[in-house]
Amino acid sequence: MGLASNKPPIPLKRCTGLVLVSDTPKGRGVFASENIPAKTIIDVCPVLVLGLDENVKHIEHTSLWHYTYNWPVRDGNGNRKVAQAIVFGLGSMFNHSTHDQNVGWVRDEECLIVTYQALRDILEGEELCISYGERLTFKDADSSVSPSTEDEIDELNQIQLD
Ligand SMILES: C[S@@+](CC[C@H](N)C(=O)[O-])C[C@H]1O[C@@H](n2cnc3c(N)ncnc32)[C@H](O)[C@@H]1O
Repeated sequence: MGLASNKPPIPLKRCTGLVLVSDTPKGRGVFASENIPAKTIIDVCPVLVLGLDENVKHIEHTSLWHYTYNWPVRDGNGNRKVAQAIVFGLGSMFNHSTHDQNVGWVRDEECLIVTYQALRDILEGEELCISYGERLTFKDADSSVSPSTEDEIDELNQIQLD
């Protein structure tokens, strides 16, 4: 099959030994079904960058908003802005851990991909977790501190991955 593009192809990788587990305290999550050595590429995920308006007018009002990542873009005047992006593949399934992330992620703004890599050896049975950043807008299942009011819980049910 010929490659109908002048741009070099982007190698896609996903490591073996991953399972999706339902009904964890964080919802669905990605777990290791075998040991995964440090530095293993876990997944390479294509992204769809949303228009700045599109996000505010539409996506923020849907469940999809809980899955978007911040994505730096330039507006028509060349000013830096933060758009939102949908990350396909496992990028939308990794849960957050504040103290024990074992997967790091890097944006490639030109190729429109995010690459996930093991930060340390991950043992069979462990959940693969990334960092969403510091401004979590949902109740962290790992934390013992509970939000006090219903409004606070509503507010916390929204996340933005940084
Ligand atoms: C990108 S999705 C991750 C996959 C999600 N668990 C699912 O079932 O589709 C982000 C959502 O997962 C949940 N989540 C992720 N990390 C969490 C955590 N540390 N504590 C509680 N919920 C978490 C939150 O509901 C958050 O809005």
